[in-house]
Amino acid sequence: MSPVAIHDLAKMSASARTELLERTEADLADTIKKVEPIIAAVRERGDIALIDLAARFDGVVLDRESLRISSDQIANAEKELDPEIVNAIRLSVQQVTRFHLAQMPEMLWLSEQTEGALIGDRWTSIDSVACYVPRGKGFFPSSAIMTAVPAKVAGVGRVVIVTPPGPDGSADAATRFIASLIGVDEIYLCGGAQAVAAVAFGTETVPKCAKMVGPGSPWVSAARQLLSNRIDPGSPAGPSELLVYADNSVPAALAALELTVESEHGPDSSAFVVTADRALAEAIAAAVPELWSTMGAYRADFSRTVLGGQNGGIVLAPSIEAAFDFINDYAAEHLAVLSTSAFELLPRIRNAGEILIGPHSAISIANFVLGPSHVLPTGGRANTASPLSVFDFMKRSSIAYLSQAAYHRLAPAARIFAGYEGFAAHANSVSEVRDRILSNSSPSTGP
Ligand SMILES: NC(=O)c1ccc[n+]([C@@H]2O[C@H](COP(=O)([O-])OP(=O)(O)OC[C@H]3O[C@@H](n4cnc5c(N)ncnc54)[C@H](O)[C@@H]3O)[C@@H](O)[C@H]2O)c1
Ligand SMILES: N[C@H](CO)Cc1c[nH]c[nH+]1
Ligand SMILES: [Zn+2]
Repeated sequence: MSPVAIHDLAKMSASARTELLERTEADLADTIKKVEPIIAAVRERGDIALIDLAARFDGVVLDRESLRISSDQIANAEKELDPEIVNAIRLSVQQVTRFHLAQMPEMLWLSEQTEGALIGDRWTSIDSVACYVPRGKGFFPSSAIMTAVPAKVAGVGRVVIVTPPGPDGSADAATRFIASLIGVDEIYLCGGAQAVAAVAFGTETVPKCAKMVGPGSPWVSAARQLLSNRIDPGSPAGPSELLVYADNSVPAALAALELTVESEHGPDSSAFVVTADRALAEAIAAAVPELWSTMGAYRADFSRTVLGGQNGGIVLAPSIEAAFDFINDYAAEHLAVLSTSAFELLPRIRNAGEILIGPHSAISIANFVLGPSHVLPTGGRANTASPLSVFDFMKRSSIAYLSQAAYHRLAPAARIFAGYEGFAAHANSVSEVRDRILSNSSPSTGP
């Protein structure tokens, strides 16, 4: 038997199919219990708790001063890096900036939808945001780009990075270099639930922020859930997950290659190929073990766990329709469509954070350098949520200006509504009382 699981939908009960759609992050109840004391400690003891928790969970001795990365460590980070990663970072920052600049909405629009009434929207950026850059099972400088660049493009006044300290008691050099490149001068060394609590309450060193964005482990997700009344917790982005749709117009080896990509993050990730072709399913399963042998034991073990179990492998569908029903019910973070007719298949897809079409649209290019943020909704939330974008860092206000004539045309209906709902002050404000006040004052100005 192949060590890659083949889940045959035709032989599966409805409840087994539902279980296959479940993610590891679905139930955070236990983690929530464990993070409660962490949150309380940070709230009560601030920096001292962050220092204690860094020693306990990250094995690193920090002091108050080293909780914030020095400006020298940010400014000089490039010197610690090989030129090839420096160039890759520069390319990524350029692409991600360009994409998010193109995504920016018109900051103000007004239209005269009824004579004399100008109505529209105005966008303004949020004041402050904390970008969480994970560092547990690997480190993720790319996540610094994918969060802080759209924040900067959207015009957020204060963009800070929070990240667990590495074994050397610092943030990795690439994250520090990225900060210098995009103009972020605050990096704080705290991770997990304690980082969420730090930016939700503020400590002596870490500033309280209006919002937190970025991917993270269950510790981070649980704390965000618990503190959602203290800080806007942003869209949750938990363990990476991937669906690959494949048909026999592409080589099985290509589907196998892409399947392994997100399966290597950790045992809690999810990665499936969905296909309606049994021979292809078996060929893909057979091609994976050779790829494991190229990955190194640490990552290959994660991939084996994911692809051999309930959170990964091949989903064999009885028809193309059933394959896309599964894909839409799953609502994956990343979806790769490997088919020479990928564009024709696009209308069948409703739910996915990211849809990568055709054999050259590699998941890794999208993860690192393409332009859209790799921070995407996980846990099936792609059925209602969208990728992280400039819109996560801005909010809209409705704007309206009424001429005197437009006021008089609309006031009677407003007065009737107010009366029906029983709001006397609302009714007064659009009655002759207003006319009297205005007739005794100088005329208002306006466009
Ligand atoms: N969806 C996305 O856009 C996206 C992007 C990149 C990464 N990811 C995912 O983000 C996750 C990152 O997780 P990670 O673990 O690598 O890094 P992390 O930084 O989120 O978690 C590490 C931190 O967790 C805390 N921690 C560890 N053990 C603990 C314990 N026993 N009790 C309390 N706290 C503890 C520590 O503070 C540690 O610093 C992965 O699942 C990865 O797949 C998602
Ligand atoms: N796949 C992650 C988002 O789900 C992004 C990433 C960064 N590094 C490796 N992968
Ligand atoms: Zn990844």
